[in-house]
Amino acid sequence: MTEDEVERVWAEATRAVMANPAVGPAKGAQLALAVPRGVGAGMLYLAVQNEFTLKLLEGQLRPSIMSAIAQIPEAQEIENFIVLVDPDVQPSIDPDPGDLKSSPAQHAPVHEPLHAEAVRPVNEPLARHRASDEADSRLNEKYRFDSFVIGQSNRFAHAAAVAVAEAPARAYNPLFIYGDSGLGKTHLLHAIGHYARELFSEIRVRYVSSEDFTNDFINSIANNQGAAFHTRYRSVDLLLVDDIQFLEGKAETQEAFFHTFNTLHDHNKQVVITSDVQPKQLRGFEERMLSRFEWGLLTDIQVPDLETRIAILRKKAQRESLEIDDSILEFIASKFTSNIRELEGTLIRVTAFASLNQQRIDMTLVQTVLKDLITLDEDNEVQPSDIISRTADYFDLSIDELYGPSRAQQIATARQIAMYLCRELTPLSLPKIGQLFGGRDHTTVMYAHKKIAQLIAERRSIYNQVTELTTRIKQGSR
Ligand SMILES: Nc1ncnc2c1ncn2[C@@H]1O[C@H](COP(=O)(O)OP(=O)(O)OP(=O)(O)O)[C@@H](O)[C@H]1O
Repeated sequence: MTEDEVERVWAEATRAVMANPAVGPAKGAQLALAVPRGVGAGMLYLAVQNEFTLKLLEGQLRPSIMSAIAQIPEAQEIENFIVLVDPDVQPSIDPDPGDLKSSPAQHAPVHEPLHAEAVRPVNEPLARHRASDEADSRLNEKYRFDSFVIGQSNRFAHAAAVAVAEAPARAYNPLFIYGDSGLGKTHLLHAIGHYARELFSEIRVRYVSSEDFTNDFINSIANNQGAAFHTRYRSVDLLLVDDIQFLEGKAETQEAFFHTFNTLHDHNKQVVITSDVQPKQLRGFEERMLSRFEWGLLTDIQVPDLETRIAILRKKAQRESLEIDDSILEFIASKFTSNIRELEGTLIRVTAFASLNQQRIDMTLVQTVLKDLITLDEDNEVQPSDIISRTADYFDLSIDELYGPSRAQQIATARQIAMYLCRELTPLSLPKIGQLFGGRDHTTVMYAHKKIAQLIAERRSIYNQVTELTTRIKQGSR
């Protein structure tokens, strides 16, 4: 829609809402303070001067506004609207409802064209509402730049991530980070979010795994809440999308993501995407989407060299106040070469074993622990189905019992151990593991992982069970 068309549509919608006796002159006057900024991907963008007007339009007046828009034939493409706060906005309509006889559009001043937003400094974000809502951003506290070790394998990705956080939508947009499982992509995504929030207190950030995006999209359709879904993802300044490869073959979710991406990109909002492969190698994606992924900057993360692995372990040991000799960290780092999650997991097991046995961590102890941990080469992946069948077998349960809803202590613990092992031994994401266990939520898997990691350090029986099971599973995979 052209700017003029958008203004005409908004003027007409405003008149219709103000003529509605249920709205009343006071609210009508507030509505008249909104200025249309443009339409993109089905979304009408309105700017208002303050939070109060924003809340009124997005809250009480939303149904009347939507139904007024729905009555306007030229407004067919508008599916929803977002209100942004811009203190400099010049209301185009005389707020006095008595003035309704003249068309608001007639005395509308010339507005900033939609693309003018592109030059707005990012530290003056347009949208200020809900900016401080930390939970909304879904960032993990642990993953920050200061806990990320820079090495040859990730130097470029790290630099690009910092650049994007310091100048969202001005450095590289989108930033596409790819690499094998467990090499730090998720860590970098969260770190970008945290750092950007530190630099720009008003910035709205949202982290989402592509599986959560898919589930959210499906639920929004099932519950008739498409508009809320669009608003949720299209009203952020920085969208961090993890593991995009999981959108493979999901045509409708891809379409929704495509529109989200376009809206954000068109409005100069930053998108960062991670994947296990580069765009060209993503299967089951439309070409138009793959080419967009390449618009900005592509960067990979590679397997870290020995020095970086040692530095990662050292940092982790410091953070957890573990007293471990450098020579031991070097030894562990030399045994686990390809996945940092596995490397960290080993350190946790070593410290758990030491604390359970009240021993100092020395080389003999480390060797005892490591002899139970068989490393597999690339061709011998652990299959989640093996983890499940072997865990069921080990605890003398049927597979159905392990999947099922029973909360009996023994079954629940066995299930949590199986979830823990899926997370530790396979590249599956939390939502994927949740799906595998009868459609459970990813937070259940997260809880299971955390709980078992804790129990390993506290209870010898759990430590032994997890270690024995790991050995059996890995032996089976060779
Ligand atoms: N350079 C690094 N410095 C410190 N910790 C790191 C580094 N790289 C990875 N890690 C740690 O390794 C673990 C796995 O990293 P992360 O989850 O980010 O990997 P990923 O590449 O996103 O894996 P996946 O594709 O399986 O989701 C995390 O605990 C993370 O903090």
